[in-house]
Amino acid sequence: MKLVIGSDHGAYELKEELKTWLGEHEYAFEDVGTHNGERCDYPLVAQSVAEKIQRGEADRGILLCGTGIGISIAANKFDGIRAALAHDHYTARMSREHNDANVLAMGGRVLGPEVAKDVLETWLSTEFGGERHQRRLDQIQSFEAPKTPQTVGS
Ligand SMILES: O=C(CO)[C@H](O)[C@H](O)[C@H](O)COP(=O)(O)O
Repeated sequence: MKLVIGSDHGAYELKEELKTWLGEHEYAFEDVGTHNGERCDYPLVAQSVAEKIQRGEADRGILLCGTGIGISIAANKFDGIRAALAHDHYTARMSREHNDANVLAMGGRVLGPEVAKDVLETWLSTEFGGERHQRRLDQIQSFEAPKTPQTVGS
């Protein structure tokens, strides 16, 4: 599984801690920034991660900001992105089992690093439950703008 991770300044330190954890557990990941603690804009970080997933350059994403709220709202504007804000073991597990979340959002000003690592480990290791949950995801996907079919020469 190829991961992409990004944060704003509000979770820069947490991102660095989670990168260390990912490396220790042999996950392949790409860091799209931010690369220091200076103030920056979380919507643009969400865009970088979401577009990498849309292009198939990553399977799943991890997005971090101060609360995890703004960056998850932004990521969910991109078709095919199911970003879940998780605070604990249960929400992390449910976001995979019921929602097949392909982006995990967390708040660097909300969670300590050990809880965040537990959330991440749970989210990475929990499978989607399928069945009735797939029907609900199909309903969510139906809210996305219809794609214009591409034809030769168009
Ligand atoms: O969720 C957020 C925004 O909705 C995040 O907490 C941001 O990290 C936060 O807004 C950044 O705020 P700052 O005052 O510019 O540090």
